[in-house]
Amino acid sequence: MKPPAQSDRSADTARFFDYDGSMTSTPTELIRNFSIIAHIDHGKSTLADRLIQATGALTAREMTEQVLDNMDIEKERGITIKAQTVRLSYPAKDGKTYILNLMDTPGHVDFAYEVSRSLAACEGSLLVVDASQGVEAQTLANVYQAIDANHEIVPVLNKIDLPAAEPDRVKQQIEDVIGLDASDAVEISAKTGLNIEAVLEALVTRLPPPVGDDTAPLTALLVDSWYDQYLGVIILVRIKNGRLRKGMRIRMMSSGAVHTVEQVGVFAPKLRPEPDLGPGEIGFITAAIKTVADCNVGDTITDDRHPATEALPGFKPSIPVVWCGLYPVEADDFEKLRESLGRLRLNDASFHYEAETSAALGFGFRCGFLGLLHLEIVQERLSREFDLDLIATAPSVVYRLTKTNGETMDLHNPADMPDGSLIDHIEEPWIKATILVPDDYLGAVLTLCNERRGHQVDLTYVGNRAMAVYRLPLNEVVFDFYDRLKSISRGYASFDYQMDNYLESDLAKISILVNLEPVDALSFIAHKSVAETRGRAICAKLKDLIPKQLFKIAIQAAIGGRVIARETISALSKDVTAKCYGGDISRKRKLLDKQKEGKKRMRQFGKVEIPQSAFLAALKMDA
Ligand SMILES: Nc1nc2c(ncn2[C@@H]2O[C@H](COP(=O)(O)OP(=O)(O)OP(=O)(O)O)[C@@H](O)[C@H]2O)c(=O)[nH]1
Repeated sequence: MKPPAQSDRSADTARFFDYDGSMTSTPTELIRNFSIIAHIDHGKSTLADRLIQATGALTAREMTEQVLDNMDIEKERGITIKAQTVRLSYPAKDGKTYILNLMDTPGHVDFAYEVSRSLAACEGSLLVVDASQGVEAQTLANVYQAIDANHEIVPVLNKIDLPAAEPDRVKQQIEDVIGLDASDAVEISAKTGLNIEAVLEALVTRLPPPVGDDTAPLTALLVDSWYDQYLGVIILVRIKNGRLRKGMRIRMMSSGAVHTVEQVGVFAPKLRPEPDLGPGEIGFITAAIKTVADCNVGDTITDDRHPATEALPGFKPSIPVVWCGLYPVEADDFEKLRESLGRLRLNDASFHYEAETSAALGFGFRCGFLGLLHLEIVQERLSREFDLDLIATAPSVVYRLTKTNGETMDLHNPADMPDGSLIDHIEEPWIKATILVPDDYLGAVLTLCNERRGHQVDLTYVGNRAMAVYRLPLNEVVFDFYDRLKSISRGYASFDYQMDNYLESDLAKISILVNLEPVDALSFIAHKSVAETRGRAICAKLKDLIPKQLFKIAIQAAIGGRVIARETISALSKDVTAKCYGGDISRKRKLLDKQKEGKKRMRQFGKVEIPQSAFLAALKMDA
């Protein structure tokens, strides 16, 4: 049967016929869009795998563990970074077959932004809580986001196979702390597959279907976009009203850019082409889009010929809170780095970058991140996926500076700090942190918060766990706070934060001088009360990391002209092959090759070479 021409398609036929006349779309009553939200490690990805398996979207052979965590780094670190989506088909007990669109979300505090985007594309959430752990800081943070997004929430207690599981206690906790009715929470083991069917039934019976008007002009939310090496830019969309078809001319409402849709499809979980997507559906399109600027996450896509008058609400822009410089080890790699950052940004809308130059490191980029884990992940992706050797400068939060002439500036880079005589005052960003911790470790946690200049706002109890709310300077948190918290609580403390406000503070820029030359990339800003300790710590670290040379090297930390810490690396005459007297030429060559390899990762400062590890060490300072 020939498809009806576009103009004589009534609303009803449009819904059920494709270009080749076959039935395509699902009525909205048979669609359920949901996210899985949870604290890190409570089992979201494992549950997603089970749902995929139970609905037969992948055969047992195709099923690799944690299908949705498809980046290598995600698999290795066992965490979810990018929100992923997958369409499942489920024949329910009521005899109807439902389309379930699952959006997996990351749980780490740095990736809250991805969570909010996934939530905006769905009507409901599965709230996964580990029945042996109970409610944690990100359980709360995520569930509040879901409530804000007007989601229907189905509590799921996971890991009930564990002997330590206490489903009744955790149900009570969900009711007491979150105020959510947990009486019919689904008790499951994502690991063994126990009760997965009950989760699928709960999705169908307890979540509302999407609402949308098939006859209205197209409005589709641009949820995410990324670059695929074969298909180019792929856009993830959620259709609100109207229909998105192959061959259609679409317009991005914020930029006005117009493109022709080349492919339409869904993730099942592999890419599967579809002729169109209707109201309530989640899928992807490609449209030969080359420029990153055309794909603003949160934008509304409409039909160029019959455009909608009003855009969808969109998302709050993400604000990077930590900045650092990224420089290529080989200056020739600058263009490659620029291109790679462009592609990465397309994959990760919360990542920001702009070109900058450093006296020490040459041409590079100032990059903004949502947190330190985000920074580490981006760095790792750049070196793995794009094969780039990079030097990262010490991370810095954004300070607000008021000069004596009344001008204000946002300071992203300590190297740009004006001379002290020109500064009237500096403000630093503060956060409000929520920490949940078993009583036994509370003392250590409070000490850590106090050491980091924290002010206690609240201290209450959630069952046998303390919930401490602190205001802390972000500067004290971005470096190693999370790692320290985990180690002093043996991994039991959980942590979440929101940005709070800016407050004036007694801060100083600490410059690091190697062989009397300032290395701008190592300079950092710290509160005056800790400046000396940190200066000393970094000098000591550099002493271990910078290889000895034929002359003595002084390493100094200074505030203005005043040296606050100093270390000296003694001189050494070293021929790496000296030990190999005798004729073993292959061994000598190996040593020389090894030395050459090491040199590639060094930067020359005056007469001194500083290894990349020294710059990275600045990230990990605990003082
Ligand atoms: N015993 C038991 N272990 C489980 C169960 N579900 C998940 N796990 C384990 O818990 C760990 C964390 O599971 P994930 O699915 O990666 O957790 P996640 O919430 O997706 O974590 P992120 O992706 O990092 O946010 C893994 O080691 C799983 O094997 C369960 O039902 N029982």
